Amino acid sequence: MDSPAMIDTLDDLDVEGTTVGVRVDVNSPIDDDGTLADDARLRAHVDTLAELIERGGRVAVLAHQGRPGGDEFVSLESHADRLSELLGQPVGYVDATFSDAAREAVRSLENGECVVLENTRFYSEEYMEFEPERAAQTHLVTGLAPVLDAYVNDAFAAAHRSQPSLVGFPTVVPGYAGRVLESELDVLGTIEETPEPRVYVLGGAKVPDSIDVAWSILEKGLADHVLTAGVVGNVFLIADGVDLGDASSDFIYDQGYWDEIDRAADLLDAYGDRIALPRDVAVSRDGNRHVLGVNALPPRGDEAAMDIGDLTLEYYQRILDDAGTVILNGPAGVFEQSEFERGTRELYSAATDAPTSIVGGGDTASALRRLGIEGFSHVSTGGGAALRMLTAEPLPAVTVLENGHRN
Ligand SMILES: Nc1ncnc2c1ncn2[C@@H]1O[C@H](COP(=O)(O)OP(=O)(O)OP(=O)(O)O)[C@@H](O)[C@H]1O
Ligand SMILES: O=C(O)[C@H](O)COP(=O)(O)O
Repeated sequence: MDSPAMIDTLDDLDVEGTTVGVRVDVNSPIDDDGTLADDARLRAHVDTLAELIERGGRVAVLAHQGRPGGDEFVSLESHADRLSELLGQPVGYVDATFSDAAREAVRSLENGECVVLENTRFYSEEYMEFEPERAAQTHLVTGLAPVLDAYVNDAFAAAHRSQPSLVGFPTVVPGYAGRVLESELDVLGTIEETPEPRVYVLGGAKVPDSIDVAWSILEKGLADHVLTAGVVGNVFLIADGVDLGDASSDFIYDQGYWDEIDRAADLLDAYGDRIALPRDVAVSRDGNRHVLGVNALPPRGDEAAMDIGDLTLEYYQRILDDAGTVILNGPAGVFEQSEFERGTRELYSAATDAPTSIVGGGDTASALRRLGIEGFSHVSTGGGAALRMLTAEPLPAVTVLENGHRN
């Protein structure tokens, strides 16, 4: 990957009086009432936003929240309220992203003022991936770019997505890295120098991303072991011929991940000796955690595999004990429910003993806080983005900043 030194940063931007579109990643867990459940990702961007405000910028914040159709696909109004508290000054909010109302809200900013625009993914083009030139022609970019003098990307956690708000704006407006992006690139750009053996722990629910990453790190010889957990582990178990029962299978099908089972099977064929699968799983039985070895599966009809069990933890712990570097993304189970937090708690705690331990992800960070786990060498704001970077592959939103805008 090219050196991050090739990217302009806030040090290169003359901020006073400049209208700056700042892309942040505040994609966060959401409560049942549709408001923010955790503000860690907002806190991460406070330095960048405060610096731009203090230096007299006129700041328009761009961000996505959730995925279309998902429970966490909500407005950014409560994010704006929380940002206002974190920044210690009023932060505006407008329920538009590139319309007249949005342009007007941005044009009326005074030096040192900040407004949050609406969830970029409320517009279908933003949930598609494009080449930068094509992304620059989307309604979002052509609508908003005329009122921006500069674009700052601080959204490291979304930098693996080639979506309009990430690659379109810096194609037509001078682009700069914010402080979060800058420091993540500094820390994560050196994966090939970290101590071996390297163990990757792939948990959580974003199965296609995890399988992409697994292919890449196994093919390139970056990973000595890949430990699977969470929904990712469940998909690998099914790919290995284990009958996880209807509830887990239906969940995977409903998420649109059924085809991933074949991809996981191909990976097992090619690199099975380096991929570790759960040896037992926890289900909910009579309201309690109940652990079943894979030989005792399938569970009863409505029981889904919600966590890894003790045999798996012992097995994974042995591998982690010898690791030089551990890289983790995605909880090992549904840690939001107390009976299923154990896998995440124990696996992640064990990883902190490695000489180098790197962890990332939105829900992962919230799990670490909830479970009180500390001691990692680096906690990244990015999950999928950190993993992609740790495959030593370019991130589209970074490449476009390196290439510079069209004159
Ligand atoms: N066995 C399981 N069944 C269902 N959901 C699970 C299971 N294990 C973990 N999860 C869920 O996975 C979700 C988090 O996965 P996700 O891949 O989004 O992690 P993340 O840390 O947010 O990464 P990223 O930042 O890349 O999104 C949690 O909400 C958790 O409940
Ligand atoms: O949480 C993340 O990993 C980023 O915000 C990207 O979200 P996405 O996986 O929905 O694109």
